[in-house]
Amino acid sequence: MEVKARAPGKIILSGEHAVVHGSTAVAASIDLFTHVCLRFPSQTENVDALKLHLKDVGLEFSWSIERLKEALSQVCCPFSSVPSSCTTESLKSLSSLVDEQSFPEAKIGIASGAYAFLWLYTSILGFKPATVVVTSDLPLGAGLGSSAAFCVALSAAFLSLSNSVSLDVSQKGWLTYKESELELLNKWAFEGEKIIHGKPSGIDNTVSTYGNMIQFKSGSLTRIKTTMPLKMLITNTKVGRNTKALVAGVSERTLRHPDPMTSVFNAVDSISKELSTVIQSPASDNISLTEKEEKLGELMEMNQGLLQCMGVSHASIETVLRTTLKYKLASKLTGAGGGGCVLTLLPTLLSATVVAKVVKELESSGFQCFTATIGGEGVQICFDGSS
Ligand SMILES: Nc1ncnc2c1ncn2[C@@H]1O[C@H](COP(=O)(O)OP(=O)(O)OP(=O)(O)O)[C@@H](O)[C@H]1O
Ligand SMILES: C[C@@](O)(CCO)CC(=O)[O-]
Ligand SMILES: [Mg+2]
Repeated sequence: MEVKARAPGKIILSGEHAVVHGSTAVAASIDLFTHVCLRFPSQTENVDALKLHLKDVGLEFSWSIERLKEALSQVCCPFSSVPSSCTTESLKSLSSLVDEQSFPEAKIGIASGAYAFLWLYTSILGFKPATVVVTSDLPLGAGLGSSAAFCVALSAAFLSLSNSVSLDVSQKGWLTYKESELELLNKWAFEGEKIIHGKPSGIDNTVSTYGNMIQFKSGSLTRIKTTMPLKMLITNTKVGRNTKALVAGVSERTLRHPDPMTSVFNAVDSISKELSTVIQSPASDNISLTEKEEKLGELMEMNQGLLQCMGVSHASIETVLRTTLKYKLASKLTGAGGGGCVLTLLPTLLSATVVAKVVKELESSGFQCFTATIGGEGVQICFDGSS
């Protein structure tokens, strides 16, 4: 039995970090996916292990079912129909399982992904032998929601072969889950994100689950639809960083300066709400598309200024901002910052020559530029092996 799942990455148009502290944020899925292939061995194969192959980072793990039961029977609740949180005690058991697999020092950041995998797998499917292969179109740890896409795609694959959802496995092509099942899937993915991020807001797993564009505040989503074409240049500074550490850094700054940080978060809330209104309002005689794009660009710049206040910008991000500003283009970091990716709004009337010049200049600084389609499908699964 084999199933494939895919879940998209995301961009945050406004509100990262502040959303962890209760502000509104606006995010959209992009057409770059994390793919998971889950296969149960046939009885004749006589396999008694759970194998994980993380192709993007060149890591392979194999745990005997006996060892998994020994380490996790006391701390995890197999076939749990309600998403369960990984406790500190469970995390210790997960880390001993990963550590004993001779994990290379240079790839230590990936360990939390392996913990999330083990937690989701054993909680949803118990101690069943299987092989799971993960690949991604997304750069890892660059602000495009690779951790959430990973958790959403894993949850989708595991749930599809569990008793918690009912799916017609004879259907062909990419399938979507029912609304109630998406809610369950999103909750499981959030438990995985908690293992990787520490204190996620839930926006990344939610937009990866549902796709399209969402406004998100205090754990609840509102689906929104843009009336304007949104074209963003995505620049990967290639400076590695870790979302968990950046989120913790903002929380520490908030403890040191509660009043000013509360004002910063309130300002971000207003920016996100206004941005959401601008992108949803129809262009009319009174307000042209160009004016809407100018407003959007200005709101992105204002949000970037506040992200600097939170301490999550980086010299590489500032270089991208300075470069794009020379061409009068508005930019902001996206995701957790500290390096990673920067968004630049490409107005509809901007000529291809100017775009090529900006890209050339950014790439000459060692950055990588690309565009992605904004606001497509959320998570999907496929049983027929043809996709
Ligand atoms: N394809 C993958 N293979 C293995 N591990 C992955 C994969 N995708 C994500 N991960 C896990 O997620 C971690 C990166 O998550 P992190 O939250 O730091 O960055 P991000 O999700 O890409 O950016 P952001 O959270 O800012 O959107 C990796 O270190 C790894 O543990
Ligand atoms: C930095 C952050 O706001 C977004 C990361 O993509 C963290 C979160 O919301 O979980
Ligand atoms: Mg992440």
